[in-house]
Amino acid sequence: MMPPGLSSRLSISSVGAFPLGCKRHGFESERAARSFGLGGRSLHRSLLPASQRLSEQFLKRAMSIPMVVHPVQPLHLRALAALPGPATDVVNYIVGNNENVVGLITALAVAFIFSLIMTARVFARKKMNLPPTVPGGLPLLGNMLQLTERKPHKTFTKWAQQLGPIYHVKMGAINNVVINSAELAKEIMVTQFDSVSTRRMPTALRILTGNKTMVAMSDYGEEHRMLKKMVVGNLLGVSAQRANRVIREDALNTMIDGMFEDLRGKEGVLDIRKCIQYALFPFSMRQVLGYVPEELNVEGLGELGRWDIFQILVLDPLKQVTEVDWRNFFPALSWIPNSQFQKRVNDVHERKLLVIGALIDEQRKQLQTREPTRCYADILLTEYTNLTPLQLKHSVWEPIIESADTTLITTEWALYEIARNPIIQERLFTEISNVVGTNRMVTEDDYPDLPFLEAIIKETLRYYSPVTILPPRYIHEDIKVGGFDVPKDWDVLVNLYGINWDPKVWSNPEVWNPDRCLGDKTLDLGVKDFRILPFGGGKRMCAGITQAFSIIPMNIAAIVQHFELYLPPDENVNAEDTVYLTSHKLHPLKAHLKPRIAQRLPSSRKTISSASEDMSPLSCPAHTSLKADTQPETCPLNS
Ligand code: HEM
Repeated sequence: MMPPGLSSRLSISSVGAFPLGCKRHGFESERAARSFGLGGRSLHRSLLPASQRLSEQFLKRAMSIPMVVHPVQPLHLRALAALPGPATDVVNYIVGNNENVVGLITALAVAFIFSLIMTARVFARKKMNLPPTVPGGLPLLGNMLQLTERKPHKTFTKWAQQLGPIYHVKMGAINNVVINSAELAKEIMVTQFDSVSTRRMPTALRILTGNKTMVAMSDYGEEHRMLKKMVVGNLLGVSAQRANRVIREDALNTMIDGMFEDLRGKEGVLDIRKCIQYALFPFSMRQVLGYVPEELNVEGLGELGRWDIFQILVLDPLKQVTEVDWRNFFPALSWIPNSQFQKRVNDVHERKLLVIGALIDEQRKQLQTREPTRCYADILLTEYTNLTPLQLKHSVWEPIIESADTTLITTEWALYEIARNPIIQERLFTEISNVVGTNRMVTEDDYPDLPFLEAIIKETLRYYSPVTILPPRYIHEDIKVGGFDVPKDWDVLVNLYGINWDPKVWSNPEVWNPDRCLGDKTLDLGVKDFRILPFGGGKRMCAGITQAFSIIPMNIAAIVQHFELYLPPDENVNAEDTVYLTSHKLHPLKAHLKPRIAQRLPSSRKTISSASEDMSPLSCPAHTSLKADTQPETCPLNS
């Protein structure tokens, strides 16, 4: 929390608008101020003791700082105040906030007591059997400078090879225990869940999630259970997803038609990411709103088109969420403002709320003239009238952003591998042709009979896990993991990438090879078996698996059924990834497509009304290898 009044003082000082000799600081004029030896020019270098002599440049800055500095302030503090950014803020606060030294003494006393407590803790911890610490850390910064690669999941995996599957990493003042094995991940996410069920949230994520008002980022508790039950029961669970099957098929048809249109009957190179995105975003809008808004008038933002809405609801928040606030590594300094950073994140959050607010207003207007449908927004507005305005807005927004990202990433990487592995592509095409024939398009009903397709998706989720490290969980009581003591107040980072690439579990983990998953009946992606863990596990396991496993396989199968894919020469080496909140392919996939047939095959399902009649038995599509009645009870999709 920022101390009251601090922000205004800092904002004035930061624009340099506070003239020397201001009444606010007890001086009638600049001259009066100078007579106290505080005027910039009266501060002579020789006045400084030798130990405090500063460089010319530094001194110049010290003397030119605006008058937020108190008259009794010692010279070294004035000089310190010339430091950039946060250091200036700290000094200004301590000194500018107190008309005498009481504040300073209090601050020192607090610091002293704090250091006593820390020393006592260090002694107490010496008796604990703590996990090994990553060597090479620096005072204050800890291991932060060793993570400059900006792909912490990869660095963590390298460290696991030297230190074992569990170790301690310090980032600033934050202690983290990093988990890199399936066995230990299960201990954390299942056995010890009650002790690690909350999150310490970085500033950007806290603002953008409306202070954790969404299922994926909330702390485990009543609100989480209520929101999760609501979204699983009405949108993401197996039954709700059945009802939306026709929307998914429409999206698939649109995508394939669009590809034929772009190619105009010939072979050519297409931006596959765009092809998927153009179908996926409208799909996510339809399952939430029942329609795709082509234009929307938003007060303060004007007239927006479909792709402006996509930018504001999906792309901007995903990008903004990764911006780092240095204060997150030093919680004791969290009261110091970081106004520009906060403004940037707030702007993105506010714009998003404005757009969602306008969409909800539009939905309310429509409901005055028609009966409610089974789309999610109608259900929320008519059956969940107790939601707070923020809960309502974020309940509408959450499935939109979640549908548009991870599913796209997985489909894109799978198609990249298929395009660069012609033998695998041919095997997949043969499997699809044998099951589906040549007269109709593949459907979700075919999926249980396409084991090689399933193996390709599981291997892609292992190799290119869209979420590389689970959002941190906070340890609120001392726990034991893997035989080590892990103290409370640490964060736990479950490195999904490290688990999926564990060389003790997978031979040659750095090779993408779907055959390793083929026929392995126990691989259930985190329900009981944690060897491949793209969706997390335990009570916080992903709620969108059914949807992901309805969309990803069909996108891949339909594309391979209609087109032969191969990579243009420069694309072959383009496997670089990048980490935002999720890990994307850095360059959108551009693939050369050769149509196998002249136009899209007809879908086998004829009418919308028959949609629910020819459904496959209630089952979790992620677990087709297990029959519906033998699926584990813990499968979140059956609960
Ligand atoms: C390949 C696709 C996907 C992957 C790899 C994935 C991965 C994940 C992961 C790793 C978590 C965090 C689990 C934790 O914190 O322990 C998660 C949570 C969640 N995901 Fe997904 N996800 C995918 C698709 C989706 C889709 C399509 C939706 C919805 C439209 C969705 C909705 C959610 C929700 C609501 C949660 C929060 C669950 C909770 O906290 O209880 N996900 N997902």
